This record gives sequence, C-alpha cells and structure tokens, in this order.
Amino acid sequence: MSILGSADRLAEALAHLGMTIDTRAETGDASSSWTAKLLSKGVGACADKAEEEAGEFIQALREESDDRVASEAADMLYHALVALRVRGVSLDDVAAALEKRQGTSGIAEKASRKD
Ligand SMILES: N=c1c2ncn([C@@H]3O[C@H](COP(=O)(O)OP(=O)(O)OP(=O)(O)O)[C@@H](O)[C@H]3O)c2ncn1[C@@H]1O[C@H](COP(=O)(O)O)[C@@H](O)[C@H]1O
Repeated sequence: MSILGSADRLAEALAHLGMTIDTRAETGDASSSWTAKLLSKGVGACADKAEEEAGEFIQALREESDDRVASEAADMLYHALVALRVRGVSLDDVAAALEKRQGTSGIAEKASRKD
C-alpha cells in the first residue's frame, strides 16, 4: 500500500481542520469547544496534551489494531495543529520546512551535521 492515498483528500482534511482551529481561536467559546478551551490554557497545556496524544499514538502502533492506529494518528495530528496555532507557527511554516528537505536524504542530512 501507499502512505499517500488521496493527496487531495488529506490536503482538504488538514485545511478544513486548520480553518476550524483558526475560527475557534478567534471566536470559540471554551464552554462548548475543546479547541477554544485548550487554546485558552496556553502553550504549556497544549504541549502537555500533544505529548500525551503522541504517547497514545505510539502505544497504538505497538499494541493495537490498524483502526486504533489511524484514530490515534488523527488525535495526534489535531493536537499538533492546536499546539502550532497556540505557538503562532502556521501550516505554511511547516510546509516550508518540509519543502526545504525535499530531495535530501535523511542519511545525507544527518552526515552533514557538524555536531
Ligand atoms: N479532531 C478533533 C479532535 N480530536 C480529539 N479531540 C478532543 O480531544 C479531547 C481529548 O481527547 P482524549 O482522547 O485525550 O480524551 P480524554 O482522554 O477523555 O481527555 P482528557 O482526559 O484529557 O480530558 C476530547 O474531548 C476529544 O473529543 C478533538 N476535538 C476536536 N477536533 C476537531 O476540531 C473540531 C472543533 O472541535 P471543538 O473545538 O470542540 O468545537 C471538531 O469538529 C473536530 O474536527
């Protein structure tokens, strides 16, 4: 199988989620929106939640079904986006970082590091 599946579908889902998070950050109500509630707690709380979700994803990778892995990956991606938003780092910034690496092997990049 391919990791990509439908690129349009993934791009649309991420764009939709990013727009929702932006809207919640601007006009969301912490009593009815998890996103607004988490954002209102600041960077530390968003980082703690992203860490917890990353741990749950890793546990699913090791011990759980493919469906659970996909579900935990979705939780982790969502909480990563919320954490990016609270830090003021946009998905454009992430795209730029990914684009910069295109065409460079991870092994070559590691070998080029000074430390
Ligand atoms: N993708 C998500 C998403 N993934 C997870 N969560 C919430 O994240 C919270 C924490 O998830 P957990 O699995 O850790 O739940 P938990 O262990 O019971 O939580 P705690 O013990 O930490 O309180 C839950 O309330 C989940 O519902 C999400 N909340 C929102 N979204 C997206 O954001 C949109 C806006 O949501 P609101 O901001 O809540 O309106 C939604 O329509 C979704 O598209």
